[in-house]
Amino acid sequence: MAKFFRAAIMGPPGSGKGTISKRIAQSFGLQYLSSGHYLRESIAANTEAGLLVKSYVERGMLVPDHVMTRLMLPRLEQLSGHSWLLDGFPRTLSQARALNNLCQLDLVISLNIPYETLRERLSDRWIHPASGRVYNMGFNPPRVKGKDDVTGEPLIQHDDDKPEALMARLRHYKDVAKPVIDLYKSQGILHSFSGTETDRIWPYINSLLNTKMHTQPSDACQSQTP
Ligand SMILES: Nc1nc2c(ncn2[C@@H]2O[C@H](COP(=O)(O)OP(=O)(O)O)[C@@H](O)[C@H]2O)c(=O)[nH]1
Ligand SMILES: Nc1ncnc2c1ncn2[C@@H]1O[C@H](COP(=O)(O)OP(=O)(O)O)[C@@H](O)[C@H]1O
Repeated sequence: MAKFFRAAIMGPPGSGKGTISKRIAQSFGLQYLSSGHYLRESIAANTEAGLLVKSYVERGMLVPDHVMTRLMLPRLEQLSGHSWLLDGFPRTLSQARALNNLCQLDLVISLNIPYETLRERLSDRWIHPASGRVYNMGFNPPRVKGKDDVTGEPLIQHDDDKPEALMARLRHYKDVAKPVIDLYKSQGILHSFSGTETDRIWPYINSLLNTKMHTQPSDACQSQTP
């Protein structure tokens, strides 16, 4: 039977989950699923569900667990025959349990980044909304200020990266992530990385994945739907 590898990346807003996930997906060929991306897609669709999601995201609050699991789990079921990397899900213990019922993760990466670093990065984060491409005016600036490298379209800042929402998001992250991190620690699959620079953390993550992906792949996830 073919073997697959399933990983998740956790960390507060601005810790570099998206940046590192992109490198992992490129280097190791995993399918990349970002909860933030799917939420923004749902907001942009302007449906009733999207408006509900927007009301939470705008206030820097977590979207309710049942909304998140309904958004993410069907996508994972469709990928049961693939290796994948989850960014931003699960964020709560309830989400982690729902995921566990579908699929056992092989590896969880947790990023510990000092608060001041997060604040500086997010105040400088600019996004191309249509593609989700992320820039930072110091770390990876666009070629032309304020414009996306590929399309030339204008870049924007997320409302939830603005200082009012940011403080609430960081405070909330710590409380909610602790039991999830403890769960994965108890399963022996948690790997934590600390630092202020993605480029210094990346070689360690790269070498961890090189080892794990070649020694610990698992069978396909079980679909829960009949
Ligand atoms: N200055 C600096 N910025 C970084 C570094 N790593 C990521 N960033 C930027 O910090 C912001 C947050 O990173 P992102 O990957 O979006 O974090 P996420 O919220 O955890 O997904 C983005 O603008 C990145 O381009 C780094 O090592 N140094
Ligand atoms: N798993 C999740 N559970 C609840 N809310 C979520 C989840 N993932 C994302 N969100 C919501 O979407 C917002 C943006 O998430 P994301 O793009 O992952 O950014 P960041 O890592 O910078 O917080 C979060 O602040 C939160 O409101």
